[in-house]
Amino acid sequence: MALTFVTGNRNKLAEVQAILADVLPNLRSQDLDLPEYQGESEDICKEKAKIAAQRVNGPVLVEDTSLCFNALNGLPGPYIKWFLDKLGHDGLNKLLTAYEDKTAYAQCVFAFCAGPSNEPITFTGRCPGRIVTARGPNTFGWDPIFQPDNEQGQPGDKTFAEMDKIIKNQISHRSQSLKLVKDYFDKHPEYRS
Ligand SMILES: O=c1[nH]cnc2c1ncn2[C@@H]1O[C@H](COP(=O)(O)OP(=O)(O)O)[C@@H](O)[C@H]1O
Ligand SMILES: [Mg+2]
Repeated sequence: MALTFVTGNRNKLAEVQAILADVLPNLRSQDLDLPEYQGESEDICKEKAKIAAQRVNGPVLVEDTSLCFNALNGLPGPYIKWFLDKLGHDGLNKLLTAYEDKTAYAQCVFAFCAGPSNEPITFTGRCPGRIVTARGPNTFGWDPIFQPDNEQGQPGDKTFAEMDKIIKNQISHRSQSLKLVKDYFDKHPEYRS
């Protein structure tokens, strides 16, 4: 049975479709308003997947993204959506003014649930970097204030927002977790149709 990616976020959908195009060319999507539990991202995502599988009555993929500041022991983490909403890019930078350490990581968790009576499995990817004053187009979430590290683990020179989408999709938290998702569906072609 065909797999449904449940999301209401068009930017996420575009990246997921681009990255998974060769493995799941017919991935469909559905926008369901799912409750978000509190806690660790993996658990939040598993709960979302269970509920989504019940509502869709079939196999689903859901995703949850966190932005974790090391100086704040990982916060805002899964609550970044509301922090971004209320504080904006500038307010998020100000959260770190009391700390020298501006490093952060973006984390993306995908959860796959095969059906209403199955246990979800998760795939987690991370991208290390730092929080900077906003640069680049303001088209997707916190992209303008996150500057990923380069391959040598040194500060990069572009924020996600300044990067070509193709480059972002090669290194991002989402692409790291989707590599694991890809490996899984390579071995489970039954969800391809
Ligand atoms: O790759 C990204 N770059 C920048 N912002 C992102 C990225 N992925 C998710 N976000 C933002 O981070 C927050 C993550 O929250 P969540 O994963 O619950 O999103 P959703 O409910 O919009 O699907 C949202 O504000 C989302 O727009
Ligand atoms: Mg969330």
